[in-house]
Amino acid sequence: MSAAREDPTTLVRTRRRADAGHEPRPFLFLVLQCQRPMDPPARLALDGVDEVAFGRGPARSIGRRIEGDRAILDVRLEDGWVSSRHARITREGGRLRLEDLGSTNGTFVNGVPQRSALLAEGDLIELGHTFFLFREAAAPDEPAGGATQAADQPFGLATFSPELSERFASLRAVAPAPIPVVLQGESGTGKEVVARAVHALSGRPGPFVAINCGALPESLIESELFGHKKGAFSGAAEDRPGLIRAADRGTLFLDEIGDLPAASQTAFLRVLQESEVVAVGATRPVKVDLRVVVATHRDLPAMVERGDFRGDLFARLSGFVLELPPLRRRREDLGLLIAALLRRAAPDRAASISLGCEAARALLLREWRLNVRELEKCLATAIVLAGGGRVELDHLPPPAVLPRGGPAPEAPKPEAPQPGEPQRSDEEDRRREALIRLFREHRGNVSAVARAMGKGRTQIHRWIARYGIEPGDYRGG
Ligand SMILES: Nc1ncnc2c1ncn2[C@@H]1O[C@H](COP(=O)(O)OP(=O)(O)OP(=O)(O)O)[C@@H](O)[C@H]1O
Repeated sequence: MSAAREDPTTLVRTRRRADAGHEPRPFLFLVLQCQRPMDPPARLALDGVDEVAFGRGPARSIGRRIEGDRAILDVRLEDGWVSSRHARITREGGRLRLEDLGSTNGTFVNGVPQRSALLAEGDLIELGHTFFLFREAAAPDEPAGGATQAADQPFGLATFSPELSERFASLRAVAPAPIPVVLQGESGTGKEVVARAVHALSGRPGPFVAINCGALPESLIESELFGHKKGAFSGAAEDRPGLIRAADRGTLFLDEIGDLPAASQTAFLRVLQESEVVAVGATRPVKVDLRVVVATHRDLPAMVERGDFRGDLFARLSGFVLELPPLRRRREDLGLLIAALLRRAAPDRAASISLGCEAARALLLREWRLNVRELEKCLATAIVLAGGGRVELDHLPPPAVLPRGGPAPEAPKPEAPQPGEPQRSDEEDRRREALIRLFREHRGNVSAVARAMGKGRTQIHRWIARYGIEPGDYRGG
C-alpha cells in the first residue's frame, strides 16, 4: 500500500504494520479449483494492496502492479467459468468489499450470489469454479501483497494457516533436539501424522514406534511397554523386549497418554528419569535412548490437578506443546488436504479427478467434526461412487455423527446454503429476527453475537449468508 496515498485508512494500516509484527492481517486463500483439485492452493496477503482484480487468464497467475498510486493484485484464473473482468476487492472504511463486475456466472459468498458484499472472517468466495477463503489473521513474516504457493513441507506439516505455519516452523526447529513434544487436538486432527513428521525431521536412526495407551489392556500394558522375561508370568513363554526398547534410538509415540494407568505412569517416569527399562520379571535394567512424543485429546493439566495424572510425569513430558486445531478452524487448508488425500486414495488417477461445484462447496462448508479422518473417508467413498467421473454432491457420504464422548460440536450442522431463495420455516424466521436483534445490540460484531447465541462464528456466518443479513449495516449506530 502506498504511504503517499491520501486515504486515512491506508495510512493507519501502514503505520500499524510497521510497529506491530502480529497485527491481524487480511488474507485470501485460493483454496480449490473444481476442475483441477490437485492444483496447488495459494495464500495471498492483502495488506499493502488497494485492489484485488479477478479475471480469467490463459494460466493461473498472481501478480502485483501499480496503477497511479494504487497497488493492484491481479489474480488471473485458468477457469472457463470466470469472466475476463469478473470481480474485485477494494477497501472500504477499514474493511474489504467484494464486488461482482457484471460477470456471466456471478460471484457467490458462502454459497449465496452477491453483487457486492463486505467480507467477514471465514467467508467462502466462489468465482466460476474457483473457491477462495477470506480470513483476518495474525500473520507470519511475509511480504505484503505476497502470494505464497503451496509450501514444500514434510507430509503433515504443510499448511496455509498463518498461525499454524508459525507453530510448525517452531516444531521443525525442536524436532532434531531431545525435547519431548506434546500434541493436543481432537481425534483425527493429524497428531500421529505430525508425530511421524517429527521423527522424520529428527534424524534419529532408530524406528518410529506408535503405542495407543487407551487400546492396551491394563493387564498387559506393563509387559507390552517394558517387555518381560521368560516365565515372568503364566504365558510368558519367551523373553520379549517390549515396545519401549523397540523404539531405542528412534521415537516413541504414546497416543492417548492420559489413558496410561497410574502404575504404568510411575514405571514410565522411571524410564524417562534413568533412560533405562526394567522388563517384567527382570532384575537388571537395560539402557534406552528415547525421543518421546505424546498425544492427547484430554486436558492433562486438569487431570494433574484432579490427581488422575502424575504431575512429575507431566512435567517431564511437557517440552514443546503443539495444539492441532480442528479442521473446521483450518478451512484454508482444505485445498491442500483434499489434494493430498485424493493423491493417497487414487494414486494413479488423482490428476484426472474433478469436483462438481456443489460437491466442492459442501466439502468447504462442512463442520468435519471428525476432522481430517472424516475428510479422508469422505473423499475415498466419493471417488468410488463417482466411478472415475466427476465427484458430485450425491457422491459425498453424510456428515459423521459424533460418537458418545467425542469432541463437542462447535455448532449444529446445517446444510450448505444453496444459491437462490431458501424456504424458511417459522423457526428460521424467529432465528433471523433474533440474529438481527443481536447484531443491533452488538453493533454488527460477529464474535459477540456468536457468544450471545452460544454458537461458533462459522455457524453465524452461515446464517448471515442464508438469511441475507449484512452485519456491516449495524456497525455505525
Ligand atoms: N496433514 C495431513 N495430511 C494428510 N492426511 C492427514 C493429515 N492429517 C491427518 N491425516 C490423515 O487423517 C487420519 C487421522 O490422522 P491421525 O491418526 O494422525 O489423527 P490423530 O489426531 O492421531 O487421531 P486420534 O486422536 O484419533 O488417534 C489419518 O488417516 C491421517 O493419515
